[in-house]
Amino acid sequence: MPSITIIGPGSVGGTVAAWLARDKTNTIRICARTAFDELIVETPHGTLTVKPEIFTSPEQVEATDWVLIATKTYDVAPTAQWLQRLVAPNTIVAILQNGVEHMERFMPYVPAAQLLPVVVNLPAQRKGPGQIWQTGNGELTVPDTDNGKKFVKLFEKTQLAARTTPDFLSHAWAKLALNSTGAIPALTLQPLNLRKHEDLIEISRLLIRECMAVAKAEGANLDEMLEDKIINGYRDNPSNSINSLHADRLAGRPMETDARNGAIVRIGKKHGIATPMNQLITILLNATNDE
Ligand SMILES: NC(=O)C1=CN([C@@H]2O[C@H](COP(=O)(O)OP(=O)(O)OC[C@H]3O[C@@H](n4cnc5c(N)ncnc54)[C@H](OP(=O)(O)O)[C@@H]3O)[C@@H](O)[C@H]2O)C=CC1
Ligand SMILES: CC(C)(CO)C(=O)C(=O)O
Repeated sequence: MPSITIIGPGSVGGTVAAWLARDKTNTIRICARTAFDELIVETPHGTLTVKPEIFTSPEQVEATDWVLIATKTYDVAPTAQWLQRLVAPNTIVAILQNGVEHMERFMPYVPAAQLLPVVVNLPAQRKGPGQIWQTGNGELTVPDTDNGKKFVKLFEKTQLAARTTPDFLSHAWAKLALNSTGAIPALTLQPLNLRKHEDLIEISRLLIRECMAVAKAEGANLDEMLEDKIINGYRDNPSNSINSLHADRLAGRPMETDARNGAIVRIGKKHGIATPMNQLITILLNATNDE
């Protein structure tokens, strides 16, 4: 009967919370910035409607078995305020975020042994507080450790595919390579469909190649076909698909530029690898903050 507390009930956090709430042996609590009454998630498997306990202030919460962090990477400091109250010595803190720096982000607040990084492949968009659209099937990948295995077990009764990998590093970098191209729609404000936008293929390829070079220097072992797989995935991208960076820009929120294209540039510099296309994209994304 685990108690599971989700911080950040947005696209990913709300979807995950709604799936986990279907198992009545779970106690689901939500830490939200914006309150709502009911969580309604449209999924490829039907609509989930749940009424979890919702808290809006860290003073209201107490220690829990699991914390699932699903806030944006630029919201680490306010997220950490919840952690002070939620984390006991046995609590496992899973970080459901993009990028490759999950651990670095939260090590100042929680002992590393209690942190579990998660690669999230779960396309979802929020329509309003507590109202979410899971646009495709979801996958959550964690390191093959004791805590990773326990995390997979939490999702046994859901339609989200949770699995462990012996090579989390490579998995996280492969996801970052995909996410590196997500910057293009955030700049053009149009979903990336490479059948329609042939001229963007070369830019997408350069972003991915630079990311793969940095990944290799970090010790990741990526599929040689990854670049083509990502490009082919974008050929028939639906016109209503909005990635989370694009969604942030449309909503006038900050963007995860530093954790995504910015990380490729920063980590590339550490290895003496030039990443001019990711650097250009980072500068352009940062410049949109002046809008
Ligand atoms: N959306 C997607 O398809 C995917 C996203 N990801 C990654 O998952 C992570 C989460 O993204 P996503 O779900 O899209 O983000 P969203 O912006 O949809 O949701 C973030 C949620 O966090 C809440 N929040 C912000 N600050 C706090 C706080 N201090 N306390 C409690 N809640 C807070 C926001 O509240 P408020 O409602 O007030 O804004 C919002 O509900 C990101 O790293 C993203 O890159 C990965 C794969 C797919
Ligand atoms: C790849 C995608 C679009 C969904 O998993 C994503 O990671 C995001 O929206 O940030």
